Amino acid sequence: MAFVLGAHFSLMTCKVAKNTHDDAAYIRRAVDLSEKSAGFTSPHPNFGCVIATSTGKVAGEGYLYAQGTKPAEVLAVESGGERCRGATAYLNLEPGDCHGDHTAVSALVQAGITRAVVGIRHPLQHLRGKAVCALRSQGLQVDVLGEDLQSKVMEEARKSCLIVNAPLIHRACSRVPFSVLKYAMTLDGKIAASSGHASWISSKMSRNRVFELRGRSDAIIVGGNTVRKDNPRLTARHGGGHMPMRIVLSQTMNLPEEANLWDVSEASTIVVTQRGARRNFQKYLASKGVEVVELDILNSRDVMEYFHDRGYLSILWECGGTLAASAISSGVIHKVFAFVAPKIIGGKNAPTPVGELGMVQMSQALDLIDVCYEQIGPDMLISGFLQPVPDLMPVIPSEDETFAIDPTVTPYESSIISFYKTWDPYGAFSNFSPHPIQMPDSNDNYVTWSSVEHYYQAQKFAGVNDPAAQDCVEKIKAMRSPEEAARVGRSMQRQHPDLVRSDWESMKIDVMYRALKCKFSIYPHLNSMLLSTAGSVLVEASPHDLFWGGGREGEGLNYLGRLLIQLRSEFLVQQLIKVHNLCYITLLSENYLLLSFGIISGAAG
Ligand SMILES: NC(=O)C1=CN([C@@H]2O[C@H](COP(=O)(O)OP(=O)(O)OC[C@H]3O[C@@H](n4cnc5c(N)ncnc54)[C@H](OP(=O)(O)O)[C@@H]3O)[C@@H](O)[C@H]2O)C=CC1
Ligand SMILES: Nc1c(N[C@@H]2O[C@H](COP(=O)(O)O)[C@@H](O)[C@H]2O)[nH]c(=O)[nH]c1=O
Repeated sequence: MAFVLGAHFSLMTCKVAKNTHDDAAYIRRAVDLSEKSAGFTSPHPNFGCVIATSTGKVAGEGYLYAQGTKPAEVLAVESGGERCRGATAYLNLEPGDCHGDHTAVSALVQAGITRAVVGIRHPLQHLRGKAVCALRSQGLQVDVLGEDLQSKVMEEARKSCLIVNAPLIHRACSRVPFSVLKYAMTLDGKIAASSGHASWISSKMSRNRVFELRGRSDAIIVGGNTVRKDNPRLTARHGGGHMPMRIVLSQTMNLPEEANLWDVSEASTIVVTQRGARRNFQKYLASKGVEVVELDILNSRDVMEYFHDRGYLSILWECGGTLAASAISSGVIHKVFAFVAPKIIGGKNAPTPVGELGMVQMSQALDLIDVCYEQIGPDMLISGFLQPVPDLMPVIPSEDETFAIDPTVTPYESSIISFYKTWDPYGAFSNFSPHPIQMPDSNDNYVTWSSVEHYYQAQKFAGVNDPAAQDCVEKIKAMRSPEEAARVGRSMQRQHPDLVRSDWESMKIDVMYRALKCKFSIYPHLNSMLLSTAGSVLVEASPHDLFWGGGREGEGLNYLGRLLIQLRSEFLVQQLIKVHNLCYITLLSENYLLLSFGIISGAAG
């Protein structure tokens, strides 16, 4: 008997140990998958999903390609089909809910998944714990790494989940984008010769890697002096795909009249400066299509908070040592990429990667964490974190926990509801949300568009009697994500204004209205979500789109928010007709609110 028990025990131990390794391996596979769109699309939460059968075979997998495309979990169950029944789903990140109806959770449940292993809980407060809870309530066994599964190997797998979504986690915890400082230096620690000449220190192979890093970033930042000395382009020459914003920080605005960065045909540029600096030069830049932003005082933290509010997740700093020192001192740099070239340039006054930090003892030096060394051609790339990726477990309470801590907080307490990125609360109101719509074409045949954004962008060129305009429509329609549809639509409009329909300016509000009406009519849960906001003003919190968005300080026209409010009123009237006693009061208060904000009279018709 003792022998039998012993055998049973050792078998069990083996099984647990094997599963632990499998679980960790599949989570790592989900992590690798989740990164696959890096460089093609703008940074977004990285989701990967791997479905494995009980015999350890991969049944299906998927990853989120871009904001507003099919969730990783949906793609994985689609590819797995019947093999998903009784299988385990491995998710590097707890699912979000850009659809507003728990699409990812439903997909896993309907596919017959019986167990889910989750790398980390979602870092954003309004999503944290929601999907884990929903899956458990549907009877799935859900194991969260670090909570339900604890071992060294699990800890390593969990760490890879934290790292792959470091930008999102930093954004959630510190309300600044994830910032990487990158520089190329000689073996004697110089980033330029004493003359300021710096092209090139690192090899072509290293510089190609930089293009890739740029493609994974929302924006590249340099200081005014780098513009004056290098006249950089700061583009991601990686063969198409996402092009980051170029940002110049300049206190003096003492910038050249001619510079590569003022050519905005390939990529956009923002110059951030101090209030009042060289206003005439600001106007000059604006006339070239460069956006100028004035802040009260130009310090790195304020700049990062500003770009956080613009929805940025990830920023690459390619500045010189003066600005780098200021950014490190402000605590906004999270990671460093140093390309070290086997060259010596010398020069007592040649610039170095990081200027004055005020440290006097070597014991004060900042130690990098999780350092990696990689040889790239003749150069060495040394990378590491200056600040660890915050461990979410004790830091961010879930939405429910917040209410428990502070019962006065409710999601509906404010009379203004803002929305912008699809992963934020009310993200399903965004035109980038993953909701296909059906709209009639010129022959009244219904055509499916992947998102409101696809439809809106394509309508700029619809009905124009030129095959090139028709090509634009088809190209936009075929785009894989709303972001790419917007990118193509905007660049075509900029480059070929002759292909844009002549009545576009007067028709665009109507086009948007019809698209939104379709979206909020055909998805009942979106309709309910919209109606649930009755009494609140809806604002698209886009700080730079001053027509559709509300602007940073409320200076935008907020036409997207207005149209949604208008639609909400129309839906409420329809409801009123059905059950008029119930809704009469709601409608009255709604109209009172709209009137008091001047929205009824100002709304587009
Ligand atoms: N090898 C490499 O990887 C790189 C090398 N370089 C080299 O470095 C040299 C330039 O270095 P450096 O002058 O340090 O670089 P930067 O121009 O990148 O940074 C300094 C400038 O940033 C602006 N700035 C805005 N806000 C601040 C702030 N809060 N604190 C400090 N500066 C701020 C100022 O512009 P303003 O004066 O307009 O107000 C300031 O002159 C050049 O020779 C260039 O070739 C540069 C980048 C990378
Ligand atoms: N000199 C140097 C770098 N310098 C950085 O690259 C910028 C120029 O970019 P671009 O004009 O787009 O090619 C320059 O202003 C500075 O920020 N980078 C590197 O990887 N290696 C190098 O040796």
